[in-house]
Amino acid sequence: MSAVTPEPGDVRVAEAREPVLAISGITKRFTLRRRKEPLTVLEDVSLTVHPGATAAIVGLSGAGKSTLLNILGLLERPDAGTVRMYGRETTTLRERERAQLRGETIGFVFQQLNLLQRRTARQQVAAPLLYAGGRSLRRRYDLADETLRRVGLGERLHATQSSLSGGEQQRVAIARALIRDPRLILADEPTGALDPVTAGQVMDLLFDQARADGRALILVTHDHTLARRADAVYVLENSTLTPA
Ligand SMILES: Nc1ncnc2c1ncn2[C@@H]1O[C@H](COP(=O)(O)OP(=O)(O)OP(=O)(O)O)[C@@H](O)[C@H]1O
Repeated sequence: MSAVTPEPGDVRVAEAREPVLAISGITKRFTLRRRKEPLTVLEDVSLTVHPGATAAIVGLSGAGKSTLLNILGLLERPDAGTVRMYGRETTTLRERERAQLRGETIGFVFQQLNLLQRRTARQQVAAPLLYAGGRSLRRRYDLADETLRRVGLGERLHATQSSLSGGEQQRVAIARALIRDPRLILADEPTGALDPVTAGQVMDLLFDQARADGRALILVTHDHTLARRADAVYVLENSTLTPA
């Protein structure tokens, strides 16, 4: 147990010595209408990711990867087990505290990009800063522009969602995940829509971000070549997670 019990805003206090994320004994079941027995998607799953580390999770379609990522990202609660972020148990926190911790600590790149139709790239990427508070619109847009340049979209700041290619949309989603400078990046098939060269560049960016300053990246992918770039690779199969 950590000597310091940080408040949601104080995770940096424990950062130096605690794993960024440590889950233990995670079980998740879904009750399905047409089945008497619940569907067990995760059974006694454990995973620890230390500062500066990257981990990849591979598994067949339907194995439970997105469910696991949602639990790691404090979007879903497990039925059993603990999810510790910098030593702090999160499953028992109130929804509001979980949302605050999530916003301050985690950058998500979802499989469905969840971009807003009529917004420009700049507006999409600046959106998470609105919830963070304390910055003028001008400053939020400056940061958004800077982040879009990092993902190679400096020429597309004012393009709306529908005028961007699939790969460009994916890079907007990545810029949006990075803009709050998250200490943990959770990425679900982040390069699915990209050509190999752009995919390589985008992954360099995510890995560089993760390895800098004791941050971390957890990547879900079908792509074993991409997975091998991570420090550790895990396979999710038959509801359990094992090192590859
Ligand atoms: N909210 C839910 N209610 C009921 N069943 C669910 C729910 N979410 C996921 N499932 C089921 O849990 C299993 C795992 O789903 P999940 O999306 O986590 O798999 P996945 O490994 O991410 O798949 P893919 O690679 O195809 O995205 C599937 O059988 C899915 O139908």
